[in-house]
Amino acid sequence: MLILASKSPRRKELLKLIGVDFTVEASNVNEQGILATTSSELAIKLATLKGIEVSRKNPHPVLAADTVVEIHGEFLGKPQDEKQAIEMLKKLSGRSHNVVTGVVICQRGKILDSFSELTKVYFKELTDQEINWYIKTKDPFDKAGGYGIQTQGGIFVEKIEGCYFNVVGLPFSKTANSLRKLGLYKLEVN
Ligand SMILES: Cc1cn([C@H]2C[C@H](O)[C@@H](COP(=O)(O)OP(=O)(O)OP(=O)(O)O)O2)c(=O)[nH]c1=O
Repeated sequence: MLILASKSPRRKELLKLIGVDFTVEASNVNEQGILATTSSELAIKLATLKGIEVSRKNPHPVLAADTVVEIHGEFLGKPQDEKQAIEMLKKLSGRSHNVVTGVVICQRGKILDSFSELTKVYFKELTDQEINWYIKTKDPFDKAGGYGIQTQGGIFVEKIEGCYFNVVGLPFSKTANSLRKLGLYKLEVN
């Protein structure tokens, strides 16, 4: 049985959609202060920290992921407060940015597979009124970059290039392919 090392309700829903049997055991690692030169390296490093921690406590294979937003070389995680959320949304306004999710599948402290996926997201120009409204919805605070494409934040998104599910937290096709390659998922109709 696979373990999903995540507290994200979105990752749980997406893994369910793939049709894999799994249980959830979130990790408690501190994601602050991890250095990396690329968003892919950062996302995979953070996913590895989460996955390895859970896999040391349990013999089953573990899947962990991390999503980062990168705009012109700057990495954005989740905003800690309103001020940070406003700053992030102002940075994203009227420009494109990359959303990168790193995924790691590991077992007993060893990595079985790891990969990342990049989606380019184009934001419309945001007014102060839109930013203030969005902050009041509380939607930004559990999401990298301070917005959710799948919730009210989606009205700021003009277009994307790449996998939609990757922005929500799990690259769908790549994850399913990796799980199949490792023999952790079969194409079955129940
Ligand atoms: C950009 C964007 C991010 N997100 C989410 C995906 C991730 O859940 C979150 C980034 O934080 P993560 O640290 O990747 O994940 P998490 O803290 O939610 O869950 P865990 O570490 O336990 O696995 O931002 C959206 O839901 N929609 C979006 O449009």
